Amino acid sequence: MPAPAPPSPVIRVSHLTKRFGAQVVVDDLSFEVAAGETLVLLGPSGCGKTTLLKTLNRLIEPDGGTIEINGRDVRQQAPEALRRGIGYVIQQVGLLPHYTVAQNVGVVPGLLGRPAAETAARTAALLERLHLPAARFADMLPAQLSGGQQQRVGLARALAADPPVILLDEPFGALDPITRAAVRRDFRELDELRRKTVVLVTHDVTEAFELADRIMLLNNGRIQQLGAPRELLEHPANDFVRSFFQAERLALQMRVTTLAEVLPFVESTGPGGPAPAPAGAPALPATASVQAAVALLGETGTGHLRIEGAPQPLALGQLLAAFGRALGQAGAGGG
Ligand SMILES: Nc1ncnc2c1ncn2[C@@H]1O[C@H](COP(=O)(O)OP(=O)(O)OP(=O)(O)O)[C@@H](O)[C@H]1O
Repeated sequence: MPAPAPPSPVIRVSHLTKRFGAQVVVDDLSFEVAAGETLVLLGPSGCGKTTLLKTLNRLIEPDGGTIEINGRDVRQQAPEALRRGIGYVIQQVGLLPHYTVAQNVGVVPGLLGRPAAETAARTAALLERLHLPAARFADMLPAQLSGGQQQRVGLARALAADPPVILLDEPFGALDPITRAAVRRDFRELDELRRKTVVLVTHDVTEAFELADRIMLLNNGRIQQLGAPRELLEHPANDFVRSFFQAERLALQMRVTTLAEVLPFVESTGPGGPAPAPAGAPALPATASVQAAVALLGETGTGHLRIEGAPQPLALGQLLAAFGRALGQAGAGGG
């Protein structure tokens, strides 16, 4: 769901520069993040993603440039006070080992002086939403949890004080692929996050396409392109952008292409017409992606899919052939 034209930005970065010794790690970056937007910082290892993220909450002080959050220069605020107002999630989770799950989640609201009963209720609600029922998990210690459970507690902790801005540094990076997909789905479905301004670091292209309103692709501390995932894929600004997505181009194209776009390219199957679809074929709206349709067909194993508003059900082969024709028509975009 790409963000509409932004109102006033929540984060405004101007000519930001950071050096480590002679190495310019963040090189004169300027950009804005709108309220409610999810910006994903993407790029190869060492390109400066984490350094850039950490300048936003002053875990790293830049050498030049300015950062404003909600119109205020971050340097005008004490780092500790600033950080209490910004949720932060890291790959290593960093839960306090001797605190229970509930105590970990309640740390920032406690520091902010929120009433204990309010914090307890919010903690329980957040844990519930992240599939960690408080009755079972609230009193456990981090060491008693799996990696995926710890990562969910990390998310709950970052959200506990309801900060308007959340920074996430490879939040799913340490998880195995199945847990990673599950935590990412919970993350995506968390209503709370939809209202928040999120900056997320990843080097996983699929993750970026799944979560981003806009992607900032970095290399050597410089912005290579900043835009909606589809823009980067179909209208790459330079060779670096083009080659960065090359290996996964087809899978990414399936993610950004809707069923509505491929429907005009569907051909009926031969003289007998389409094979009858089995009763109970799953349905998707035409706004769903080709990727979602293929995944649903894989999950349900029915072989056919109903697209809401379309005259007839579609078999997987028909869908893929139509997708191929749609791509061909579009000139395979930037390819
Ligand atoms: N404290 C530091 N002192 C010196 N150099 C550093 C420091 N922190 C980071 N760097 C260097 O800055 C560059 C960018 O690092 P950064 O962690 O921002 O990259 P990244 O894009 O997040 O990488 P990754 O995806 O591997 O985490 C790297 O070359 C790194 O070695």
